[in-house]
Amino acid sequence: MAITFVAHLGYDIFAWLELDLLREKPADEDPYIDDFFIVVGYMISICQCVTSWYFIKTNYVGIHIWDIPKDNDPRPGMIWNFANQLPYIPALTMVKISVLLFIRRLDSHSRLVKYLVWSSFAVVIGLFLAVLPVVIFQCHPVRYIAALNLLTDIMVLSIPIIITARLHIPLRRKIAVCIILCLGIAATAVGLWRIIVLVQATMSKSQGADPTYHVGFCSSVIEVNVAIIAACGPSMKAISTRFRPRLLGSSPSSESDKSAYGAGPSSGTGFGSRISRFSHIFTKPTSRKRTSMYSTANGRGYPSAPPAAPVDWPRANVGSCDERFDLRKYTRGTDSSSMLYLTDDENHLGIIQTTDISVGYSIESVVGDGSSREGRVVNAESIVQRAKRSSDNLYCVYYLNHCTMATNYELPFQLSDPSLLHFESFIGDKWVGAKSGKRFEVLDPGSDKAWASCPANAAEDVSAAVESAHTAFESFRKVNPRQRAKWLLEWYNLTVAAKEDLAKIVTHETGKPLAEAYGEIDYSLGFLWWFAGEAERIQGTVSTASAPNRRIFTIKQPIGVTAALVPWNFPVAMVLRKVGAALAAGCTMVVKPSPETPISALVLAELARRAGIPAGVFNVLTTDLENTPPLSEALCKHPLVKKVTFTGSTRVGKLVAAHCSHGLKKLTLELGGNCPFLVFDDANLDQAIEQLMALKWRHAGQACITANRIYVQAGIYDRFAALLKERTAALVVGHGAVAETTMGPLTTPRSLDKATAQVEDARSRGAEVILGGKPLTSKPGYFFEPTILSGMTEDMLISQEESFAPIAALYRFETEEQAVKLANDTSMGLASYAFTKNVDRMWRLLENLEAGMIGMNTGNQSAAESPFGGIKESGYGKESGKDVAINEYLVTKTGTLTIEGQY
Ligand SMILES: O=CCCC(=O)O
Repeated sequence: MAITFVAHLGYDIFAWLELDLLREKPADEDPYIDDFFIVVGYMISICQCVTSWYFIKTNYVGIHIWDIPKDNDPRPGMIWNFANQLPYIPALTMVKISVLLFIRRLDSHSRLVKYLVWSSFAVVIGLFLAVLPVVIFQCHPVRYIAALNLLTDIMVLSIPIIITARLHIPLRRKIAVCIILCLGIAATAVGLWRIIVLVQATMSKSQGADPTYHVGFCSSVIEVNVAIIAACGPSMKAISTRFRPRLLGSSPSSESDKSAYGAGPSSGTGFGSRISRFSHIFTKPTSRKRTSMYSTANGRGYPSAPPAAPVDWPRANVGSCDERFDLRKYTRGTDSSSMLYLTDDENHLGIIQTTDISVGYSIESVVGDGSSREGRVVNAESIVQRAKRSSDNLYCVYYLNHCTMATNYELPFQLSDPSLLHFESFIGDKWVGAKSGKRFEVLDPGSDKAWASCPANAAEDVSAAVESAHTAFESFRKVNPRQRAKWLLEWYNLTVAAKEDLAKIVTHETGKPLAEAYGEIDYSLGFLWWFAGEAERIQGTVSTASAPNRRIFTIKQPIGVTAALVPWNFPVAMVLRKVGAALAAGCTMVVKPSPETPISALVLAELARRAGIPAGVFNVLTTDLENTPPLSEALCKHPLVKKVTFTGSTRVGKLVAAHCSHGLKKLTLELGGNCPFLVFDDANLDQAIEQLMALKWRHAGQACITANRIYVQAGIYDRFAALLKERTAALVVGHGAVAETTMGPLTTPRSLDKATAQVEDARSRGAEVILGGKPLTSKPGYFFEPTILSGMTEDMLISQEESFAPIAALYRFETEEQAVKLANDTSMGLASYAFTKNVDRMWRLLENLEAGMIGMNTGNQSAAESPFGGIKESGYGKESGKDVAINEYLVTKTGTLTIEGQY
């Protein structure tokens, strides 16, 4: 009794808590078949309570446990016992099936969950069929049936536990939900154990059976019922929420009602509307407006677009709002993660904040009245009333603060303009998901936590993007350059205004400290500014031919649709450097951002859209790691793509070049660096150290032009190493969003392994680790200690490959010739740096170092006005700089004209 009592009491208390923790199921939804299963299960449970009552009545009802005679014969109550057992398993089956159906509708990504759902279905149904003869004929093996019942409980309840564990909700909620579910298992186990004991006692007709069996049995049955009812709570609540307004006489209508039956907003009580309201309950979950565990607002999980977009602001996802009657029930909450804008055809009527929950979403509070966007707290009810008064055409505009993540993610930052955020690919002027519906998560490298998800587009999604860019190109190529420049300048202005928000996003995608994120955005803005100027300076030539009656001229034309494969280390700069040149030239572009950093690219798309850049000119096709190779290949090989630009590793650059060779596509490759940094005895040591500090530790060493091999002349080597160590030791490694942080994490966990292997290799070959040398495991992100290796030699891994990590590798050299030879001893040739006050030597170095860019007494040579690009295996083509960059997106056409009468 005691065990039962504790288990059930605990369960019941926590079950009610669960309602608060998980909230209710999405209230915008019509009831689904599992909701009806719950109702049926609930009704059977009531029947069971009645039979329990009669069972008690025929067996010492009202008598205290200690007053029941020891020799009580339980057989007279058997009929009620039988009646009691009969509905027990069906009731549990109903409840379990409803849980499974509900989980199935959540459309979880996890294969494990899917297998568990389907196998649980099978076992639950199997149990139900197996149990009928046992119950009807009261035959053995009750014990096995009970065991099977327990197994089904464990299977069914373990699924929400797995899902909950994977959700990005506060830990305390996870723990509470898991406790509830475990208590559910425990409660059923205890109940079943007691039933087994009773059934065995009654079947053996034992006169000496413990009379408490009767009371225990009855109480356990009642308790199990209570547990069932409590477990049904969320569904019951959702159903009653759904129907209450109708019972009260309201008649919500939905867009689906309208489209299916032509009924207007006020026709919700019509026959058609009623049919449509219920006809979907057996339809496939995917066709319904359900919220996926990992999915999103647009296209899935939220209402479909209404016939006309209501307003231009915030223009994100727009859905019909037949949920307006439900708004009245929402209460205020604190942990917001999503916003919903309420609007009619003309006015913004309200901003309603929603919160993430594990299953579905709920609206928590009204944070502003929409007119101000200031977050003035007003009453939800009054907004709804105003909305209803103002227009029948009421829409909810899902404002993309987090609506993709409304159910799953908590934004780790706050934006002043949350409508910048989008979590779908941008094709034409639409935010779209992948055909497969698959998504991938975006992680914060500083915490290893996912905070968003994006479509995992595949090769099959490429055509739509390219065709959109191609359609746009047909008109964009004829737009005059001044208009293109104006758009670029407007994009520039909007990006300046969004700088603060964009910096936060960049920090949470890449891990780089906020100050560096600001630096990147300033650098990136230079490209929009620069290429706005370049647009109007595209010029051809006219020349006089050797034949006296001829004139030769060249004209420049945009090459066509272009594709950009963009890295994660400078997600804003690399996009704008490429797209700035492309748009200035009159080309359209499909950008494939890196899987680590899609959100900033999508913010740029939003800003481009706001700047008035025509639909299809700038498209962003997001994808995950797995789909990156096939999607990139499809982009490179698509016949409508005329030029590809890629920034990344030399290994992948070669693959891209191979793909492009099929169509002889024009190609710009910005590849690996392995850049040497030379410091001569006569250098200004402070200047060299200062520049190296900025260059080497910038984004934790994750820049293609970072100093990979640092050659220091023997005369100053030790002093240089000591100074570098002193300055580096003062770096504060931490999350990029923390104000004190001067060095953030690596962007991907893969980089940690590579860095560790390189340090180990150098150490084993005789290098000395004078600082750092290992991953920083005390923090949850992908941190690596700022590391200095001294005594490096040519046979070590770092000499041959880029680290892309915070590792400063110091080499000692004696003469200029030796330094140049060592510096050039690599297949790559992106950038080189030299520090000397000897002008002759500097000039010699400029000529002799094999690299596309030479930093002379500087470690910072990247700028919009400066041609960027490497030689050797660091790639070809230039980005930024006068003429050269825009030329990458132009074709030159030669015209030859014969004239008469002029020779
Ligand atoms: O990592 C590559 C780009 C770095 C830069 O543009 O300065």
